[in-house]
Amino acid sequence: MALTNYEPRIAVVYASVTGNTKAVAEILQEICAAKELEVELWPVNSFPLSGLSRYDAVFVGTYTWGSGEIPKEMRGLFGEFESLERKGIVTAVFGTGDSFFAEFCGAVDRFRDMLYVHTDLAATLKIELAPQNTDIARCEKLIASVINRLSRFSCK
Ligand SMILES: Cc1cc2nc3c(=O)[nH]c(=O)nc-3n(C[C@H](O)[C@H](O)[C@H](O)COP(=O)(O)O)c2cc1C
Repeated sequence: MALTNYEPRIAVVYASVTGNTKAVAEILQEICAAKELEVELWPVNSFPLSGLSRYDAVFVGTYTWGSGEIPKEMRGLFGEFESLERKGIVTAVFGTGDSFFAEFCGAVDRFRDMLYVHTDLAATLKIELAPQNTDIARCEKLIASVINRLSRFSCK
């Protein structure tokens, strides 16, 4: 991998009530582990918000609530990203939702718009409810996008 001698600090921070988004977060961690890339897995309620800027890359995982809304427990993380003073963190946002609702994965869209402004947003991923085998390749692509951004950063 192009990241030789460079050990980026990476976190997956997610919210999940019924387990779908957590399952995606775990898939991301497993894929990273297979690439010998260490990733911290954090339920958002345990994540130390004040340490956010110490990460090189953060995968944000969210389900969608209400009518396309961000879950309440994700608001603190949202605000912390908004208050970052430099655009240095590479991010990706993923989520699970139900296409029965008018705003499918609306929380992913809301994070995407904010992360695009306040971070180096690499990619987004929306998954219908529980992840299927076909979603694994999509998770791999999400990770590849982040690694690609980090590689460019490490070469500067
Ligand atoms: C009250 C309620 C409102 C929801 N609103 C939306 C919505 O607006 N858009 C969407 O895509 N999914 C919506 N969902 C579906 C959840 O986001 C979806 O089931 C998700 O996979 C749950 O993630 P979790 O298993 O990680 O908790 C809603 C679910 C509930 C119960």
